[in-house]
Amino acid sequence: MSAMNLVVVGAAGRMGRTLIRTIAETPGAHLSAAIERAGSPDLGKDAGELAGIGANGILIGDDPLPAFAKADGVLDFTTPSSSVEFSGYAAQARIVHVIGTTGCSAEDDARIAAAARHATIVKSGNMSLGVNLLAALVEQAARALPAEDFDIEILEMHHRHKVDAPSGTALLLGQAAAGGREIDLDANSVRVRDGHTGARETGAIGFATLRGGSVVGEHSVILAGAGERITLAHQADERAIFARGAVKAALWANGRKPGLYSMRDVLGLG
Ligand SMILES: NC(=O)C1=CN([C@@H]2O[C@H](COP(=O)(O)OP(=O)(O)OC[C@H]3O[C@@H](n4cnc5c(N)ncnc54)[C@H](OP(=O)(O)O)[C@@H]3O)[C@@H](O)[C@H]2O)C=CC1
Ligand SMILES: O=C(O)C1=N[C@H](C(=O)O)C[C@H](O)C1
Repeated sequence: MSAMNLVVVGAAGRMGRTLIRTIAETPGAHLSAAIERAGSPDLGKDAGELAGIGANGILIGDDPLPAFAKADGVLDFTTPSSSVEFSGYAAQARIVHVIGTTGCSAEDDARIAAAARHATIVKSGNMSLGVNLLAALVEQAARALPAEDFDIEILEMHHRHKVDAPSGTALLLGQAAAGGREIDLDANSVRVRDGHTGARETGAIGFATLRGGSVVGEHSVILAGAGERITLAHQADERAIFARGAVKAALWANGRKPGLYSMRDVLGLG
């Protein structure tokens, strides 16, 4: 069987470069194009050189449509508005679209879901095996521990360049906790605390965000009871864990029927 032809959009970004390295070391995956924004200073550069693996002959371009038309799938860690646009192109081309982009609004997600009528989309706030296993454990713990006795707080820290908060992973873990408790996350989450907040509401799921330095990604879910506390945590040491998950998702989705899938589907975690 021939290798899956993959386009990396946002190819010069932190994740884009990591994806180019990961594709090069994954059997069955082939980089067919690398795309950046019009006007990017990286246009025309060799994608392999940019990613630090030596020239591969794929030059960074700015026209996604012809690249998508010749590809089997797209790996996309860019921005919410760009991912919405790319999902429309992936639908036109009837190909796989793996979306790692975080910070999407409900409207963005609705447009991506509409594109999934014709594209095979895998979208997740975190593509790593470890975080998706953690989410399954959080769901189990939240189901087992009564909301009256155990308060759930989610703490995350990322590098100084991150633009969205709470992180996609924190929200994914919040969804897992809310799922375990059979409650709606939006109606029960506390995203910010400042000033005289009053006492904590029973059943709320709290979020706290730290930003600084080069931290790749750290998440803790704390279940705090009277006299005891459980902490379920994940630490990302390198971006390759996300890139490996994204390439795995693309290979899994190749040949599957159009629809919107999650990393828990890809990893068989239910
Ligand atoms: N789900 C997961 O496992 C993970 C998700 N992420 C998420 O991925 C996203 C990207 O993160 P990161 O790589 O650190 O960010 P970067 O800013 O380093 O990279 C994003 C790249 O995408 C480019 N880009 C944006 N829009 C377009 C477009 N329309 N066409 C082509 N290129 C475009 C940007 O160009 P320019 O700078 O010119 O705008 C930039 O080079 C974030 O939302 C982050 O939260 C990150 C890691 C893991
Ligand atoms: O922006 C990042 O870097 C990351 N973003 C994702 C998120 O928002 O959770 C995943 C990972 O933690 C790194």
